[in-house]
Amino acid sequence: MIVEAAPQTSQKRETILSVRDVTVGFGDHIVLDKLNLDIYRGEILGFVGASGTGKSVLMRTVLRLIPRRSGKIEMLGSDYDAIPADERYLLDMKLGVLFQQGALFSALTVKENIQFPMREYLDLPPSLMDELARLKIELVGLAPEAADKYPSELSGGMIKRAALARALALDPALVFLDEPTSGLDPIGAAEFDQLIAKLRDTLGLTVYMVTHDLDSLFSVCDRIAVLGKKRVLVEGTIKDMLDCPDEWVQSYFRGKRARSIPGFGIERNA
Ligand SMILES: Nc1ncnc2c1ncn2[C@@H]1O[C@H](COP(=O)(O)OP(=O)(O)OP(=O)(O)O)[C@@H](O)[C@H]1O
Repeated sequence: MIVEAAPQTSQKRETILSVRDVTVGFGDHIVLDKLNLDIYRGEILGFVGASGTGKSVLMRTVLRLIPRRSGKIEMLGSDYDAIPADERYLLDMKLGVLFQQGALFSALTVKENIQFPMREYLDLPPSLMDELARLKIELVGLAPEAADKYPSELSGGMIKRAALARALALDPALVFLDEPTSGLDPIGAAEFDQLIAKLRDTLGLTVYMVTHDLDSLFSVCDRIAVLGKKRVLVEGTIKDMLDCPDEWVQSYFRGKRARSIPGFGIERNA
């Protein structure tokens, strides 16, 4: 199913994440070399690239889990390295992350998982935290009974939704999703995509999504960035991808798998 992308006009776009000339490496191995990237408020940016090109490294660098060698990263208008600790704390609260496999705490229930960031960042009475967890569970389309279940009692799709609820616990402005539909069957994946699109449309959420899922790229991403040769090779709409002469981009977006997707070739956001 094609979910309509949010309208984007160049005049209105507010940059929410700006990556400038960022270089990251491990020993002699330079993974990202002077990479540039922008994400605009209210969009879903799909991030793709061949295996090992550095998609996870970039996401982790932006989240400051990996140090960069050089370059500048601004999030929500602030350079993290240039602001005082209390402002960093506030900035961290505006980011949500869903790592691959969900990464829920196995010893905690869904409700406790969702409340984990609330306990870390907020000082709220238990009754209010319960109400907030209930709302997040509803928001991601889980049944209320899921609140008291442990991750081991959930299906793969439920784990993704619970992890998304935890990522949304503090009402972030920007969420990072690392291959959110991997491991889901096509129907579960399509439902998850629709949920992400709904959150963009209703909450104005900005989404940075690393994905190998062509369905997600075609159906919900407003823009796509392709990583290769240690940089962003091309960024833009599906039409831009189809028009890009790069060999990998051509084989990925015009290959057999892409052609089997309903709506393939529709010039969206052109
Ligand atoms: N902690 C690390 N130490 C050394 N090298 C690393 C480290 N993390 C990643 N790399 C290397 O960085 C490169 C990019 O890895 P990364 O996991 O970002 O690729 P990817 O594009 O996300 O791949 P995939 O699509 O397969 O998940 C790889 O060569 C990887 O071996």
